[in-house]
Amino acid sequence: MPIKRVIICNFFSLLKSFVMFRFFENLVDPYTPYKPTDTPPTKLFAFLWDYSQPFKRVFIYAGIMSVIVAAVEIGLIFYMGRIVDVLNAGDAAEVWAQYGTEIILAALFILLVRPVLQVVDVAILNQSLLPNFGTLIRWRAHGQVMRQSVGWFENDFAGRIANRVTQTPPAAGEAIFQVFDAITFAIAYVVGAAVLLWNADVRLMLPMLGWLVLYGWLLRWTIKRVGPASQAAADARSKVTGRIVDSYTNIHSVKLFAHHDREMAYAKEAIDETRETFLKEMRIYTVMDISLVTLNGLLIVGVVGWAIALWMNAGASVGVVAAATALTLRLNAMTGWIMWAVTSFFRNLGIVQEGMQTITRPIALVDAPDAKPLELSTGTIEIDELTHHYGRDVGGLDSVSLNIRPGEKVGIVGRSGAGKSTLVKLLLRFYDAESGTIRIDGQDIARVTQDSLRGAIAMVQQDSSLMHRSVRDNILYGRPDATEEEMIRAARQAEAHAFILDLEDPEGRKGYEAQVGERGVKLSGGQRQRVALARVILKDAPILVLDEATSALDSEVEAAIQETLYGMMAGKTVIAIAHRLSTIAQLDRIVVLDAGRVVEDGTHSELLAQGGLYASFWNRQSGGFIGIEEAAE
Ligand SMILES: Nc1ncnc2c1ncn2[C@@H]1O[C@H](COP(=O)(O)OP(=O)(O)OP(=O)(O)O)[C@@H](O)[C@H]1O
Repeated sequence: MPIKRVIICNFFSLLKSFVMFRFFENLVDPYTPYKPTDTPPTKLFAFLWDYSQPFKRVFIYAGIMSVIVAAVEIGLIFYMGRIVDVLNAGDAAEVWAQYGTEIILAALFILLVRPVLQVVDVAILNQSLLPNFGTLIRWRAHGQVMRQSVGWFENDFAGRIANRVTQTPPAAGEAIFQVFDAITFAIAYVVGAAVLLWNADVRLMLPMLGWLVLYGWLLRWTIKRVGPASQAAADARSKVTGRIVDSYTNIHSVKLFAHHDREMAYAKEAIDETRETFLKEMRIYTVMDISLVTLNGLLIVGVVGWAIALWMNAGASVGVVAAATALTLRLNAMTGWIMWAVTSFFRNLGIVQEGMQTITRPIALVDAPDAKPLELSTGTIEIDELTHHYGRDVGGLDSVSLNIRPGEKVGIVGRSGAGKSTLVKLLLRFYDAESGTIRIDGQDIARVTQDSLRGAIAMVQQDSSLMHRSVRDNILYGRPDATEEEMIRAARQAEAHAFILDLEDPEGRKGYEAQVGERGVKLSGGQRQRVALARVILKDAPILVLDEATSALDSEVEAAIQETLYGMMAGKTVIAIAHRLSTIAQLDRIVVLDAGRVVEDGTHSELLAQGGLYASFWNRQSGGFIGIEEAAE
């Protein structure tokens, strides 16, 4: 095979195997291990610098390549001027004899070296920097947000949080890209052009300097406005996503109350705010464009006119005029691009700043610095003077003290809003209590690691929401390393196995592979509850919390599940919240909460004998529920 064909074949096989791409793409690992911080930098450049650490080496390569490519471009223009002068100097044969080799070398440089330099420059920017920088920020920002507490999420729209986490990374990537692609190049280009003009004829510098001052002024005017305008537009976009996602996730309520128009109006308000902020932003670009065209007109007429005037007075060669003309025309074309690059840099920084409002929030609920894993022995729970009002004066819990012995099964009863769920959420440390302590086996839960605490507690909630994944994934969420048999046994115990086998989703996945829809909406309330129960059975944690666990079940299934639940309770410390008193009457002890305080504490028969709140609940029950009028009192 001729050598040329071998080279071509090799080149294509190289491309085919993407070796070159892989080389540049792997220059940085966006998933480089790092130590998450509880207090991320809140200043823009400190934030970017923090996230840029793995990229320092690539930044240096990108900076160097950018300068080299700019220098080559300027050199080319300069060389075109020189060629005009050389061609003017004598007849063709003479010129070729004297400059032939130089011209061939220049041609080879343009054909071979320049493309290689460009490829390296572009590959660093396109393959190493842009995708990896965005990925690193997306990965770390999501990790940071996921560390926030339940309470933090409750205070914002999920859509807005998600929008900020997804909108910030590409903006940060674009901003860094602009620094190297355009801004470094532009600075090198303008400086190089000035030096060239200086060398050609120092007087040519004058119009260019005048133009530079005006251009700098226009740039400053634009930059000052673009950042805040873009931040406001990004904020408005996040608001739109927040509102729209809120409507979508609550689509049942929207339809039920026939509030289509109201929801549309709610969204329109935010959408229109986006339009207004966008319009303001675009006005800046329009003014900038008009000013730039005017300025560039001045530049062309100034430099070329000046060069012609010098040539007329024999102060400059034709080559100088040609080089000056080429340079200004190129500058004319480039300035729009530079202006666009610089403004898009600041525009992207505005978006990053908006996203930082979410990404850089300090993590309020953290493991104590010396936190150790919870060591469970017996499962004793001691609650001491626990007070939590969610930062208000009322609601939540007020000085609750409660001791739960190892293996004791305690029912918690109370009117709606009495503080039952708050007690459980504090036990799980979803919030830090405003005052008071909870100890498990003598260890303050605020001083053990959160993962070990939550690993020791299994909870079935009133309305368990599932992940939009397969039934299998949902059950295994309780214990990902469980075997197939263990998973099926748990599903059987939760009376779920039979209906799971009948499931099929629209994509044709059946049984345990069927997807359950967002939050599990494709299952009935009772089915969802049984899958959630299977998940908890699999988790098999030493402390069991049941928050209205069987309220979504029909009485037949409930009776069957109740057996399972009693079986699960064996050897565990149990806290069971229930409005349906029949489900907890047989527990060891019943605690009655009222307006955030413990008002009664004893066995079912003791409390009935006391004739207090519990007795009145029990007496008013029809079918085992606390009377509605009682709850409303
Ligand atoms: N995230 C929250 N932020 C602010 N206040 C809250 C929050 N969660 C609950 N509350 C308030 O704390 C009080 C107790 O609520 P909690 O959910 O503990 O009651 P509950 O006894 O579980 O009620 P239910 O039986 O209706 O579930 C209520 O007044 C409620 O408004």
